[in-house]
Amino acid sequence: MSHGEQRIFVELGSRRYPIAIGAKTLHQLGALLAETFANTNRRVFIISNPTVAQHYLATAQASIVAAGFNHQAADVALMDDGEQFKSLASFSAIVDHLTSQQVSRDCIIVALGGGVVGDLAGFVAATWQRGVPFVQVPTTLLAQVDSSVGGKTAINHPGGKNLVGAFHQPSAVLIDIATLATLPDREFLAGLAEVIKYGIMADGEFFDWLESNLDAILARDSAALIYAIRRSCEIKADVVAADETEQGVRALLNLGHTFGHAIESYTKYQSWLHGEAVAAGMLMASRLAAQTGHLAVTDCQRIEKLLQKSGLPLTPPASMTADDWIALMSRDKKVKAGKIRFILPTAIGAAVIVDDITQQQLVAIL
Ligand SMILES: NC(=O)c1ccc[n+]([C@@H]2O[C@H](COP(=O)([O-])OP(=O)(O)OC[C@H]3O[C@@H](n4cnc5c(N)ncnc54)[C@H](O)[C@@H]3O)[C@@H](O)[C@H]2O)c1
Ligand SMILES: O=C(O)C(=O)C[C@@H](O)[C@H](O)[C@H](O)COP(=O)(O)O
Ligand SMILES: [Zn+2]
Repeated sequence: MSHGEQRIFVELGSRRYPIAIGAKTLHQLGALLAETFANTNRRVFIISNPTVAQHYLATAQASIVAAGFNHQAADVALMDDGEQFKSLASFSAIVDHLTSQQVSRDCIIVALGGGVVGDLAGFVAATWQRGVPFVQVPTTLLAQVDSSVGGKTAINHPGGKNLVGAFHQPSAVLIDIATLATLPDREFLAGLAEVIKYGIMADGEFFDWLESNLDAILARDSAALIYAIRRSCEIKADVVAADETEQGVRALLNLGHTFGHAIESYTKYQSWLHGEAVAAGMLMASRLAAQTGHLAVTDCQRIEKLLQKSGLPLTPPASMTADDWIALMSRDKKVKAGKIRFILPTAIGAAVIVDDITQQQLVAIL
């Protein structure tokens, strides 16, 4: 473990894996791989995108080579940058690359980037030769607090978000908060939305802490960031360990996503960032909860205030009609027996899955 690095674990029995969190930890990537995979005589293949690669690829590669792994310049595939490229076409292009480079089943895939790279690279790892190990090196706040942990991998389909995917856990997650130095503010705020999600759905004290420390977080103070990332990862790790494949409690991590994914699909993944759509979706879910008596109005107001102070967009596209909403939300993966299921907060720090929202109640908040 490097100086100042903190570790938590996702407890999945024999598939237990570490989340290493620190500053300048990217230099330790090779060492973490060596520790994770006993045999360094393996080929390491990196999936990233040009935006991330220009800043961090060389450091990642140098560290992997220094640790003794087999890695050449051609063992890198860069996908196009953007949510619209979390697609079958990008997946196919990367598989073509793996084929042309004759990458065998004993390879290790490294996902270096934000949630888009991580979700797609994870899906490649889940399916390449029926599954190879992979390591997540998340470089956005959103990926560090959420997408790199828990093994949900996916690509989008024009018919809906993350419609094609697999559960495939990483073998390790390496978080380097120094990579956030180059992250644009808008992307940073999108990640903050998922941090706030954990406070609302699971930990009222963490929500209090976020209210009190919002300025430090927005100033990207290292200590505040490390704490926010660590607490987010702890909450997610606990939920994933309890319900890896979302048979029950894991659905609570979807707070704000029923509405949020509808916004993303409606806008064709082009104008709203995932975290922004989740922020607007969390406010809608909170209002629905308050209106249906699940949540105190004062708690709903606190949620709205924190989201607003963070500077996240909270008003969905005005052109979305109730029919648009219902059609898009009907494709949500939480739908059961034809019923849309919503995650509603019941207090600051608790949430439930609800499947008896009436059309009238829904239309009232849409
Ligand atoms: N698997 C999961 O559990 C899970 C959880 C949450 C979100 N997601 C998915 O994650 C995706 C969103 O991820 P995201 O918010 O990280 O978006 P992203 O991956 O598109 O990254 C945002 C932007 O930041 C750039 N970038 C990344 N790291 C950078 C850095 N250090 N410096 C400068 N630029 C950098 C990227 O190139 C991109 O332009 C969505 O597809 C969402 O569905 C998945
Ligand atoms: O890990 C989970 O479980 C989540 O729901 C985390 C979400 O933040 C994430 O956006 C996830 O990809 C959504 O999954 P989906 O099953 O609704 O597509
Ligand atoms: Zn999300």
